[in-house]
Amino acid sequence: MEYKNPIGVNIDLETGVIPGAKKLVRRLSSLKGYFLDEEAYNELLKDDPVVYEVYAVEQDEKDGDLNFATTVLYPGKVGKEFFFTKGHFHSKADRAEIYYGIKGKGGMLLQTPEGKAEWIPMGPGTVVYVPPYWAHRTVNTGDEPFIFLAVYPADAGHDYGSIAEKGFSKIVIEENGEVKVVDNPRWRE
Ligand SMILES: O=P(O)(O)OC[C@H]1O[C@](O)(CO)[C@@H](O)[C@@H]1O
Ligand SMILES: [Fe+2]
Repeated sequence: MEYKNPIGVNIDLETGVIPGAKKLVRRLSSLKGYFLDEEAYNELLKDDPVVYEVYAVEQDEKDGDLNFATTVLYPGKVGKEFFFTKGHFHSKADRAEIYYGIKGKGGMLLQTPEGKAEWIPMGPGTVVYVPPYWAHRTVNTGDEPFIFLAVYPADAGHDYGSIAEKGFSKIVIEENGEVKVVDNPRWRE
C-alpha cells in the first residue's frame, strides 16, 4: 500500500492565500451572460476587473478523497447585482460540500434542480453545509473582499452548464442601500 503524505498549511486569513496552492483568476469577461444588466456589464468590461480568485489544493478525482480551496470574492456590482461566483452543481450531483467564512460579508445562494432557492448569509465563522444535489453560488454583499474556504469531495467535479444557461431563480441586489434577495425576472424552468 502506498500512502499519500498528509498536508498542513496556514491560510493567510487577511488575503485568503494558501501557500503552494493552484491559483485561478476569474475576470468579469469570463462571466459573460451571467448578470442581468447587460449595459452595466459591457461598461464595466472596459476594465475587465477580477471578480474572484481561487486557491485550490486538489487531489486526483478519487472516491473518498477531499479537495479544499479558498475563494477571494471581490466587492462590486453589475448594475444592482452584487459580484458572485459562477455557481455550479457537482458533476457527481450527490456530492456534498462544506464552506467556512473567513473574512468579509456575503452569503450563499443554493438551488435544487427544480429551482427551489435558499439564501444563507455568511460572515467570518459561518459554516454552510451544501447538501447533495444543491447548486451553490457565493455573493459578496459587502465592501471588502469576501473570503471563504470550501471543502469538497475530490470526485465531485463542476457542472456549470445549467446555471450558466438559466442562472439561479433568485438574484441578490442592492436597493435603497439594502441587500435584497428577489426573484430573477429572467428565470425560466
Ligand atoms: O466554481 P465556481 O462556481 O466558480 O466557484 C468557486 C468556488 O467553488 C468551488 O468550486 C467549490 O465549490 C471552489 O473551487 C471555489 O471555492
Ligand atoms: Fe461545489
